[in-house]
Amino acid sequence: MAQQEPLLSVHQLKAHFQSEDGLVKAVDGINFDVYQGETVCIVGESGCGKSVTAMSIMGLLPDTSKVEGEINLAGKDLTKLSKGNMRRIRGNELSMIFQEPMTSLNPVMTIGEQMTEVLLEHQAISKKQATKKSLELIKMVGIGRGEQIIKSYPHQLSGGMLQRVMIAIALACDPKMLIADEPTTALDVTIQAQVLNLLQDLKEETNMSMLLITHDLGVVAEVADRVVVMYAGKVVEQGTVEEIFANPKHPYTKGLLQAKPVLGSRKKKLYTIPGQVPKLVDLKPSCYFADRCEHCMKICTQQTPELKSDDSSEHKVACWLYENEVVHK
Ligand SMILES: Nc1ncnc2c1ncn2[C@@H]1O[C@H](COP(=O)(O)OP(=O)(O)OP(=O)(O)O)[C@@H](O)[C@H]1O
Repeated sequence: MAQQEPLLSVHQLKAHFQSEDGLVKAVDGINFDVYQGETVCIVGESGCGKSVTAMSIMGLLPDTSKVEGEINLAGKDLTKLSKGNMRRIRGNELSMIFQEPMTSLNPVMTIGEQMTEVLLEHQAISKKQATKKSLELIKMVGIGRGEQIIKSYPHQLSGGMLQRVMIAIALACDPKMLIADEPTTALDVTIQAQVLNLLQDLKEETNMSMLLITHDLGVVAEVADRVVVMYAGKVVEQGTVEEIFANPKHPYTKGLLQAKPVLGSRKKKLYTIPGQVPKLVDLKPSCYFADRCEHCMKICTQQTPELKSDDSSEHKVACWLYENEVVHK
């Protein structure tokens, strides 16, 4: 995979918000790539900047935000596009599904009306063709009685069905890249697995790429090709799913993996990483994980480590423990 050009390349992305407390650096200079046909998972605790990263890529952050850096999708820098061009890209090359399907659907329109509306906005097809395609899409996401579903209003369907409808809408225009922000968190556990399997199957059928945001490492282990670990607006580690699970380097990644429940450990108290994610305002140069890290050294409280690899591999970590020049104490 490494030889080809990435489909999505995020370079030095920053997304900052002005708040009453000061400048919130929700995303602060992150880099990662997603190749054709691959699933990249962004993981990290609540508030570390995962959703803001997704919304920056979609061009859906509020005007009060300041976005810098490059977001290249199939050779186009999305940060340079006009709102109109960005809307077109969102209907064709790039799609997103959200945690709460109900909030993304219009409660007073039927599923069919909403699907045909999306199709007619982005494709040069007739209303009849759009209705036919809606039905095909509903069947593709495995909701049996398509004819009945497209006549339904959102409140008449279960959470799992609604998320399938959202997936169908997201795939309506054959996107190259699908962003899914915690797509299964609001669903029952059994339905979660079905929706994830569906996403994986559709991804393989269409060879699209997927950027999946989750705090659930079980999900990551199931679906990811590569993993990006975020902490306090920065990427602290990234690598293949095998590297991250078998050889995690950053103490934060190790903590996340330790916090994951494993079968047979029911009697043991579940490990949690002590402390909290810092407020993303007025952070001084340092490793932002320093005050929660059992390996904290003096330099960790003084300088921010860069994301790098100690060999030529793509497994990268931002941690002073792996800097050769640091004298370990
Ligand atoms: N519109 C906004 N204005 C100001 N601050 C914001 C805005 N949107 C997000 N933030 C802040 O940016 C930080 C990152 O938020 P984000 O939603 O990306 O976190 P997350 O990792 O997705 O968390 P979660 O898993 O809870 O969704 C948070 O501190 C949040 O309060």
